[in-house]
Amino acid sequence: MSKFNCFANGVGDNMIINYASSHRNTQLLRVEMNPPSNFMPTPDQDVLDVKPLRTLAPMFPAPLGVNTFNQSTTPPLIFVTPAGQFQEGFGAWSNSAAKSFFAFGSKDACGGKADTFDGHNAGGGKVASFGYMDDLGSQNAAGDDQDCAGVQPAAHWTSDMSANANGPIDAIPISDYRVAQPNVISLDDDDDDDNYVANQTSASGRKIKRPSRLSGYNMSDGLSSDSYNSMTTKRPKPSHKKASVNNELAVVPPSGDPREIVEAVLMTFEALRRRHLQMDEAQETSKRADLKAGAIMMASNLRANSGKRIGVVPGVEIGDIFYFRMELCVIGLHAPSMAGIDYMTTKFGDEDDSVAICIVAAGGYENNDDDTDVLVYSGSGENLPVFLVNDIDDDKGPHHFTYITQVKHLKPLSSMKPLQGCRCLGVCLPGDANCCCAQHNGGNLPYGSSGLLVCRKPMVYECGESCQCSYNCRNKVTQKGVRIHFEVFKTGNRGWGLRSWDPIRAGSFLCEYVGEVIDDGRCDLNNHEDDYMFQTLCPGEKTLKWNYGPELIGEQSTNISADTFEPLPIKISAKKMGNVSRFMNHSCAPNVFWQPVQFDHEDDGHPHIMFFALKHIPPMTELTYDYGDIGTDSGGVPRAKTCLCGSSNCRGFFI
Ligand SMILES: C[S@@+](CC[C@H](N)C(=O)[O-])C[C@H]1O[C@@H](n2cnc3c(N)ncnc32)[C@H](O)[C@@H]1O
Repeated sequence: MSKFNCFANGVGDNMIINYASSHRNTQLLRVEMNPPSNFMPTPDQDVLDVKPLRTLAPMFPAPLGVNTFNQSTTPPLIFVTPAGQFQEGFGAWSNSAAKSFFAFGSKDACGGKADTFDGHNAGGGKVASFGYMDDLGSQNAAGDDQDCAGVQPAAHWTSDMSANANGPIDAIPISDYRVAQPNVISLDDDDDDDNYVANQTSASGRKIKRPSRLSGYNMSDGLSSDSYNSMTTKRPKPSHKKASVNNELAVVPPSGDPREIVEAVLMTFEALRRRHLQMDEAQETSKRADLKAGAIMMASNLRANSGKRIGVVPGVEIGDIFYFRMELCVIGLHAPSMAGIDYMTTKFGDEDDSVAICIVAAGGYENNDDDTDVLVYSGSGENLPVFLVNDIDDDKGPHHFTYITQVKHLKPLSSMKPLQGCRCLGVCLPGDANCCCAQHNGGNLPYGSSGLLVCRKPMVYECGESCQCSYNCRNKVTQKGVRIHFEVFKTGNRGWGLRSWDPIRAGSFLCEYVGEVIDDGRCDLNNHEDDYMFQTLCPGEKTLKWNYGPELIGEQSTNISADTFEPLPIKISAKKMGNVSRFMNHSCAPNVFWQPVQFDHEDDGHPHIMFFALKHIPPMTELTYDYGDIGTDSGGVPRAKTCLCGSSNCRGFFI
């Protein structure tokens, strides 16, 4: 009996392969499900003698807040095969070829060595067992499944099979191994000695506060509203909604057989998608016909297997192929349209805990065991490894620091009150005058439908905890964390630097500057002891003018100039603790800029400092931002370091 379904999606999100029940022997599937903090630190400081990987699979980082699994209207082939591993791209990066950076000594509880390619066993190699696969293959029970017996014509195609049709659940709750995970979630927010600022917990059985990105799911329903809400298309017209009560609009499955239902759902989805594509092409637009079709199917309740279950998904067979993530959604195979792990809550004794039920492995998280029978998966969300490469000299790595993923406030903020929340149901819609978050941003949502920042502003207000909108709201971008495969590399003359394996689109979110927030209101600008101090000093014009030129389209100019620029009181030191951002060097011709972003509190003097791409950035290009200009001292001497950025317009110094 298959206890969960697994798809490997390789080549930069371009391919999905199903591992589920691919063999006839009983097999243990091992899964490591990490919570979604950015980079997972491990305690060891191994700096590895690795070379940069030049064979990059072109991939735009998935914009956040929407399902951008594939931006093009011609989708990649997604197929289900028992074959196992993906062939190229990230999936092809062998464990031995390169090792991850992770590192920089956090005191985690696991004591594990970061000896894997992508952190699968950063928790000391512990993985969770979610169940055994079926001797007879995953589909053997499908036809007998009584839970699907209620399958009826279109209006009632959905079925709820939250119970396991194949007997008792043989699954291990996540809390059983969470103790070994370094970046786990906890309610404990205090400032103890632990190096992780990320919340932590133990496996004591204490109820775990889920990270917000996970809690966005509707856990009780296989096809949650979030799946629907993640679509960026307009909501289907009311006439579509009648489909569920008007079977003329849909293909009625000829019987209650789960296989026929799944096929009918997929056929209807595909027909709708083709038609939308046809209409889009006639209008020379390319508007994700798959998402439109999916939205209509969901709104019309034309779907199969709406309830979550552990094990067989009735009507789905090994060898089935899919071209779109939405197909997985509408047949109840994998509800989240973006996240890698679909999971449900189930009882373990008196406790509720999460169990992975379906995995779309994104390819960036290699099956470390190189074994098609075993999947060690750590890739739901942005728990990406960071690579460390030195092509230049014998330097084994940067000085020790503690890897953290959230800023650490040394003093309490003046207002920890959450921002006022919007009442948008589902997602915030552009142009909605009733959305207070849009109003807070000057009337428009700051991000486009693909998660790209529209223009630089004094402050961006994202939707936060007190908003009623869902996890997939487009106004939640930076808080979802990093989606880019970073590499820390040795530069020729500026120490270590940062670059990305992925091409990055202008306006994409890269990462947050995290470290210790120093709020003494004073900062000695002549004190260069802390090379890792971030301050909001006035950057050059290129950064200041990252705007669309409102005056060009008859709008009032919102440009900030060097004269009107006002620094914020926030200062962040990443000397002792930080993340990849601390490796971004200065350039007078930068390709990255910082942007203050608020989403969790009201203190505008202490926003999050988020980095965005100033322009399209090819893979392996050094990522740099403008540290800012503090001019000269009274004697005319630049109060700064000599700049070695090498750009033609180099100012010669930087802070
Ligand atoms: C935030 S750290 C950047 C990471 C640093 N390169 C490292 O090896 O850890 C800032 C320091 O990097 C070096 N640096 C950054 N940009 C530079 C530039 N344009 N020219 C010369 N040195 C630079 C300076 O030593 C600076 O104080």
